[in-house]
Amino acid sequence: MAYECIKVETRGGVGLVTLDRPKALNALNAKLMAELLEAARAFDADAKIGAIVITGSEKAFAAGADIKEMQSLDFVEAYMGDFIGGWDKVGTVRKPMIAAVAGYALGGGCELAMMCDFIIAADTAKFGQPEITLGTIPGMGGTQRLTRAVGKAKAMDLCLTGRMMDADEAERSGLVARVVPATELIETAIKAAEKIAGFSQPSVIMAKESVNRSYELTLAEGIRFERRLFHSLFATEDQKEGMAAFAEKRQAQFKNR
Ligand SMILES: CC(C)(O)CC(=O)SCCNC(=O)CCNC(=O)[C@H](O)C(C)(C)COP(=O)(O)OP(=O)(O)OC[C@H]1O[C@@H](n2cnc3c(N)ncnc32)[C@H](O)[C@@H]1OP(=O)(O)O
Repeated sequence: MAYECIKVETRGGVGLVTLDRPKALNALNAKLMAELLEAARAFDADAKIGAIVITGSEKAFAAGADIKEMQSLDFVEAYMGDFIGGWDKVGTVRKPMIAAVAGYALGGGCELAMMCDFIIAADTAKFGQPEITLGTIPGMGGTQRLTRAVGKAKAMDLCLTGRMMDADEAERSGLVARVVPATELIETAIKAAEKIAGFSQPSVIMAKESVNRSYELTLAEGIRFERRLFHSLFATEDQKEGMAAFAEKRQAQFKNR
């Protein structure tokens, strides 16, 4: 499949998508987001792929939605055309997605990174929701996901002042899982994705689903949901294999069954 705004490759059991609009610092537009969704869905449907990494360039993961393309929209066009309405479907991919972020992850770029299951950041990464400086607000989940990730105080600070935070502050705040030197970013993200891809896919997907449910359910409902999934995994061959391998002191050979 030929793409214009992204590059797609596989590394073993890992699907790697690189955003590729360098002249616009990977600013997000309808074409790029449609391509990204198509590539992510193709990996999701590919039994050989166990995890997905989304990355950008050294200078920018993505500097937000394309301001030049949206600046002339009026309300009726934005509302009736459901502008950016489908962009958060990236968050519906079932296999784990890691955002490997170097440079700017601003506006929609930060929101895209937050749609992934976790973020590994280069020490050069800068995160922010600068929409307020453009006379608007985040529209791809920034006020919601950022608040859940870093808490109200820091989310308000970032959304109301439009300031950026660096990788260390992002890690301290809970937005980022790990910070690594920029030269090690892709290798680290691929390694983490390979590790995930080596586990049993049903348990990986259930673990992701269960963590995500914690955003929507009460604690009691969430624990009940988790327990049902946990019980259901005893019906898989991979649970038998994983536990037998532990008892026999050998590496498990999962079949995703
Ligand atoms: C999704 C929603 C709903 O949440 C909305 C949004 O995402 S709104 C967008 C939020 N993002 C921003 O406001 C960031 C805008 N960009 C910048 O502030 C700066 O470009 C920078 C701080 C990221 C980098 O600055 P600098 O190193 O000085 O590079 P520039 O010369 O500014 O940029 C290079 C080149 O890229 C173009 N560019 C950058 N960001 C965008 C963008 N979001 N949309 C469109 N184009 C963008 C920039 O215009 C330059 O291009 P040329 O003018 O040289 O052709």
